[in-house]
Amino acid sequence: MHARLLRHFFFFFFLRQKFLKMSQQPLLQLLHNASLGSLELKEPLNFWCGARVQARSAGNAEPVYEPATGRVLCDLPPCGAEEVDQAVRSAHAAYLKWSRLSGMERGRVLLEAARIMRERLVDIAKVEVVNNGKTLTEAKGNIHMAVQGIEYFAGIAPTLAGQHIQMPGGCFAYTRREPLGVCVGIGAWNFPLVLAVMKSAPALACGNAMVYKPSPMAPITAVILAEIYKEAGVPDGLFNVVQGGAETGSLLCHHPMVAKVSFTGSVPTGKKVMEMAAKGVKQVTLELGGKSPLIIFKDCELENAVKGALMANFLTQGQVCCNGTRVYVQRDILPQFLEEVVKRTKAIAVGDPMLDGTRMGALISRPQLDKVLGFVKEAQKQGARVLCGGEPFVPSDPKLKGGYFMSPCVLDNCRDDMTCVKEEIFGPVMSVMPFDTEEEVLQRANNTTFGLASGVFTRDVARAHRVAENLQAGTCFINNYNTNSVVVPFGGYKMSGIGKENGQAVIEYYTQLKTVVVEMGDVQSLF
Ligand SMILES: NC(=O)c1ccc[n+]([C@@H]2O[C@H](COP(=O)([O-])OP(=O)(O)OC[C@H]3O[C@@H](n4cnc5c(N)ncnc54)[C@H](O)[C@@H]3O)[C@@H](O)[C@H]2O)c1
Repeated sequence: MHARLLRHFFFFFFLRQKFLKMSQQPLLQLLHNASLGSLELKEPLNFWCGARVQARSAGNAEPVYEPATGRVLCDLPPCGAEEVDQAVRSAHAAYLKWSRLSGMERGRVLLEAARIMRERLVDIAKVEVVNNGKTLTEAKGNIHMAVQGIEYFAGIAPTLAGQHIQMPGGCFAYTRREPLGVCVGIGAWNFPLVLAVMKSAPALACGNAMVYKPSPMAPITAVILAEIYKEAGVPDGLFNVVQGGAETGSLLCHHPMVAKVSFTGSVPTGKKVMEMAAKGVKQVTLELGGKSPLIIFKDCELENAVKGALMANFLTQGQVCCNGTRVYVQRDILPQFLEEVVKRTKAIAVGDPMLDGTRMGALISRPQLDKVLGFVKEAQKQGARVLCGGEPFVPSDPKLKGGYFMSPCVLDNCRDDMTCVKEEIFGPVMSVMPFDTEEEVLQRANNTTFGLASGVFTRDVARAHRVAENLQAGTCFINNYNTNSVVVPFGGYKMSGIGKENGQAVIEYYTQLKTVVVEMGDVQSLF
């Protein structure tokens, strides 16, 4: 009897251990070799206190789609007040430990996270393709950028320092660059992992903790990032992921233990986030939408300008915030420009995003596809001419028949007052307009409430810098477009946002300066 009980005990002990191992297995291993049409997501996508956590209520779960097939990947229940509170408290507890480490120690852990991510780059990229619909070629580039981002901020961490300031009478002051505490990151769906990294890596490097809410449309890779940070050695709770939409986001913005909100998304949501943060006098960074101008002068190197216009419009199916979607071409070269741009746009291989040769995958969702096609129809009604594309696209592979594909579109005959020129389309639609003079085009380019990015193609060096100076936008690309990098600051002017991400500038947005004033003599009191 005794021996049998013992055998049972060992059997159940063995099963339990096996189960524990399975549930601690990184999500990425379960997703290994993710491919279209087969990925099943059973693991919870929330992460706090150093572990994945199932949301309490599955009642109001929303489906998450695979854009290239239209298949449901999983149903995602949103986190409620109690769960948000747990995640924020877990972040706060970790912050108390992490903020005491030196920059060198924090940097070492982040470097390890970058190493792990680099090792799994292709697997993570495949998951991004499944969840976002962008091509594997682009996704690999995105994950590479994320790795670089972590490495860059790992390097910045040990350099954080205050200042020594001499004062009269031998007195002096010094400043300490201190973390803010628990920061919230809220992201959009177009660059799911990159956005999570561009918020969390500088936040963590500066000694903060973060609770991150990805877009409910692309929720998977943020939790992979959480597991990588944990594996690299960050304290449990330092980086947390809560899933959900507007309601979960608003709970985060209102939480009294949150010191800062860094938001990436549309202008209307950004305004709401700013309002909510204002109630708690919390700092905000807002990375919002755009309708950026790309100005092509007749003295440009035309082939580069054409390539630049394509890069400015068609990456990630045109769903890029800083895209140069208002393309102003000097009248003399308009015919040649259009001929070349249309030829190359027609040659873009649309279809299976996992294939090496594909250059355009699927849009994020059915409503987004319908919205973009609607913009093309509206443009035609208002007098624009479709030179190519702008139609739904059905790939020949039966697996992809339910995917959200469209052919990339070039619109001619556009005017500044058309909807397609004024509003952010967020799809593969380029609007082309002629101009005559530098003065005129600058006035037209700046006549918008957005101010995220801009671009200019010219061989005239003085003109290039003059135009860059006069464009009201946070970034100006000269003789190229969308050449963003983790080492240069990025952020919008006007309604495109507040604050900067990337580059050294971001340190200002994840730290606060404390001044310490030191008396070396006696107190001279007036009383
Ligand atoms: N400037 C940048 O760096 C940048 C980068 C990527 C995308 N974008 C912009 O993002 C937009 C597309 O993304 P989207 O459709 O996900 O934007 P969105 O504004 O609809 O949503 C962004 C995020 O905010 C959350 N959210 C929605 N309502 C909220 C609320 N009331 N309170 C708190 N959070 C809330 C969403 O769940 C999502 O996580 C475009 O306008 C694009 O230009 C900007």
